[in-house]
Amino acid sequence: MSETLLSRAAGETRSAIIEIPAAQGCLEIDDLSLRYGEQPALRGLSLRVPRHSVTAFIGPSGCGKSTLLRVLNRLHDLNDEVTQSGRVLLEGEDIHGPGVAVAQLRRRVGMVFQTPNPFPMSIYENVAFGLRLQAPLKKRRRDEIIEWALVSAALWDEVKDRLHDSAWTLSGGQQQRLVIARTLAVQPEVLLLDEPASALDPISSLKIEELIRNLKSRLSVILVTHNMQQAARVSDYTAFLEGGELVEYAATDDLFTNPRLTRTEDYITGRMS
Ligand SMILES: Nc1ncnc2c1ncn2[C@@H]1O[C@H](COP(=O)(O)OP(=O)(O)OP(=O)(O)O)[C@@H](O)[C@H]1O
Repeated sequence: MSETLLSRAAGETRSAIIEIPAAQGCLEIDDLSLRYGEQPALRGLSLRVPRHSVTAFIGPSGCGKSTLLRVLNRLHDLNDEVTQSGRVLLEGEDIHGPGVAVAQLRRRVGMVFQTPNPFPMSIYENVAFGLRLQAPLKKRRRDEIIEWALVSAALWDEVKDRLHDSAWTLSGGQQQRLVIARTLAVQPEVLLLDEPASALDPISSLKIEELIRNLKSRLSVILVTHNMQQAARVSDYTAFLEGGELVEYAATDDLFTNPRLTRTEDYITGRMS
């Protein structure tokens, strides 16, 4: 690091975090810390995620982005190595509260991973999967929801004539949109996307980005990405994490054009990877 950068870094505060008004927040993360065994992965994170927006989590490899997403979906519940403190509120309710069933939480907070993971069944049955776990629906109503989910995931036109083909006959990009349709079918309030386009070709990746932008009228999206251009193109707010801490959280335009902290600037300009 140059001397100029060092002196700027020494004089600046440790974090710069935008305050989202409580009424606009769907998720509130309050002083969240997490360790894997003795190894800290998240350190006292607090932020509010606004409703009907796309919020990107960015930061260097190992900074805790996926760990944070997994907390929001309670995917650490069965890992005995994990110790966690702090709170996460979904629409004001503690997601770890005694009255919250994990299955119900995962219906409200859906998650899509980096590698598409369609189930070994037809396209139709993949999207119907979550619906079949809920109260029984008349076939006509189920068909309507499946069409709606596939339209919302920008896949309907490509699959409407082959709904009963195996999901594995789809391309990687189509499979990822199918997984998004499967998640949308149960009408979540929040969609967590962990590098959803990183395994895809550029055209499929742009389709996913367009679909993310279109989804926010219906739900809140949190996107983990290593791709700065992608974060800048699709997100409304960006949170920059480093070493398990939230360093800077701002409207995306502000963070990318005028980062408040040197640590953020170094990361987004590629001086730190
Ligand atoms: N299941 C686990 N057991 C032990 N340590 C873990 C586990 N998962 C992640 N870690 C560690 O926790 C830290 C944060 O990892 P995490 O995967 O959340 O980072 P990330 O920012 O998502 O990284 P990447 O961008 O490379 O996916 C890392 O040091 C990682 O090695």
